Amino acid sequence: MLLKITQTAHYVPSKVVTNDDLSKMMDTNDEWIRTRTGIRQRHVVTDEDTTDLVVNVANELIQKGGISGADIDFIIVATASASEAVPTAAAEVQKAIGASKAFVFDLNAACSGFIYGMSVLRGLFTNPTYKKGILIGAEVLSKYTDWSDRTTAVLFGDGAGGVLVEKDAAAGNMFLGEDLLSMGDLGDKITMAGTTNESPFNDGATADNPGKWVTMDGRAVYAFATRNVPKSIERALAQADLTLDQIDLFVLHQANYRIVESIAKRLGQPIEKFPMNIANYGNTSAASVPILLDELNAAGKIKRGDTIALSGFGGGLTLGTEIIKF
Ligand SMILES: O=C(O)C1CCN(c2ccc(-c3cc(CO)ccc3Cl)cn2)CC1
Repeated sequence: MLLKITQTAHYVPSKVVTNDDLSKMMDTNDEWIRTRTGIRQRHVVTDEDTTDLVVNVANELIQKGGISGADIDFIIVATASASEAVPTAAAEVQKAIGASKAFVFDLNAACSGFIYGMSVLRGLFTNPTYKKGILIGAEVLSKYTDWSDRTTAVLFGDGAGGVLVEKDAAAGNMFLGEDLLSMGDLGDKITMAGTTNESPFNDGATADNPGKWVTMDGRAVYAFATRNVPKSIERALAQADLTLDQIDLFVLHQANYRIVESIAKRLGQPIEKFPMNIANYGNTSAASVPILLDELNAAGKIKRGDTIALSGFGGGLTLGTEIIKF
């Protein structure tokens, strides 16, 4: 379909928390965090929440695009940490940017949310009515982090990134191949934001939902990612009838630098094709791919016509790859 990512943008809260800052809060240190994860610092909200991050990205996208909110046909926000369930983050953005004709919704596929959102966006554009859509990945994981648990508190960060996608008769096919996969039987390997079922009718029984704080079986998630991400990329390439060498850049979820190195090795591709920014942001879940995409775009490291593989993987457990023509 004749679509184009016409703008990219990202926003992170101003407060930076370094590994040394964390070493004063819990039994950890910079050397351990850096060597095991690649993370040096992360951005954490102070007086902002998810809606604020998303609105900043949306405003930048329409400003860069030279359009107004009233021009937008739909807004999708991929997040597992919205400010509230209702109204959705997407509805809050619609209000903030005056997207009066848009339909809007949030989508939760955890760390794969932006990738799943790209697939949904492509489907929406089959309707000839829709010409301009916004997709934003955003997380405030700091509010679901147990800041006394050194096994998880050092891993995550807050942030948002997004794209403005528009129909363009002069563009070529943007979506070349896709592979989406979920393994719900492994869902308990990453949990977050559990709720209780308190009501006058539950005779005190409480649902056995997970707790509020992020939990992760790192070994299991690590194994899931190393085993399945390369295969997902290869399935998406087969659908696109492309080879690995025809991919200019692999823009992968920034969960752990060793994971990205392992995926590059399994694919037999040079690490130079796997840009990473986890050092600066930590793992921002659904925001990590669009933040990296915007940084690469802003730095001129992605050119019009480049073939890019986007992959997200994590909570659910979920996994997804989109092969796009930028
Ligand atoms: O080396 C160590 O001891 C630890 C071992 C455990 N680690 C992990 C494990 C898993 C993840 C991870 C998380 C998500 C969720 O976005 C998705 C994908 C992955 Cl691979 C990140 N770090 C950190 C260093």
